[in-house]
Amino acid sequence: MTALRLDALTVHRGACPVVDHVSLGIEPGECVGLIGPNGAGKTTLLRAALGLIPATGSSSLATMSPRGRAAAAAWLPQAREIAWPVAVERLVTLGRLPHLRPGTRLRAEDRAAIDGALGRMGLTAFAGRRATDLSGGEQARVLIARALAQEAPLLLADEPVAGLDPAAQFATLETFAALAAEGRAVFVSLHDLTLAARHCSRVVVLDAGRMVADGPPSDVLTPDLLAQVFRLRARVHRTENAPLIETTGVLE
Ligand SMILES: Nc1ncnc2c1ncn2[C@@H]1O[C@H](COP(=O)(O)OP(=O)(O)OP(=O)(O)O)[C@@H](O)[C@H]1O
Repeated sequence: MTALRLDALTVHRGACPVVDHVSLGIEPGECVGLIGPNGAGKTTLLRAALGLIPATGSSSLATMSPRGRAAAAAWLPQAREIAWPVAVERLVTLGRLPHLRPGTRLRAEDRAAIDGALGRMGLTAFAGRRATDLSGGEQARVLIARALAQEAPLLLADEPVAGLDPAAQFATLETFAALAAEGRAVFVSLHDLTLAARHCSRVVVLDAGRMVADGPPSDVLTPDLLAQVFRLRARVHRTENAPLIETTGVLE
């Protein structure tokens, strides 16, 4: 079953559309990168896809009840400050809420999901620490772990690797690609084009609210597109893993 279907999804801010008739489908097994310059509409698209802001057109998630949507999709927003001084493990446990009835205890499968998420994000040793005592990057990893613990068929993540060190960025995207390989679907906005090329099976490019490209990174990330959309002068090197982008300048 398709994990996400958008048809002519459009969001207006004032007179202008900031997301303009975006149509796409994301299938289980896909890790789809959402890329585009600042202000292109990536966050707005993800929020409209979830039904968090008014939009025209349609999104398969937006019409669901909050409980149904929580079972269908995990959402990792851009803001990642943790306000509650609770233990890391307790915060990650909140990801299991869509699976639990009020007042019930954690089951073995909940425990396994929490431990798995902590392990995947390299947080096992942090489980008992107060989340607010962690560094910004560590807190970001805790929130990713909470989303992973939800074990939803679809993960929507808005710039999840911002503020992470290079190894944590790579490991996080590796985890997302592994989730896709396990049969889940991932839709992740990213600014790092090389990470997107390396870990995403497909990239969707937004420019001024419009979807201007959608396909495998090696097809989409061409010098022409990088110039037109990102104003980058760049060479694209073909490597055995993924296209490698060498930026040589910024266009006027
Ligand atoms: N509440 C709002 N009111 C008016 N304009 C808004 C509002 N929210 C977003 N916008 C505008 O919509 C456009 C798209 O914003 P959005 O945050 O979706 O872009 P983005 O691609 O996620 O950008 P970035 O890479 O900088 O995070 C921007 O021009 C932004 O100024």
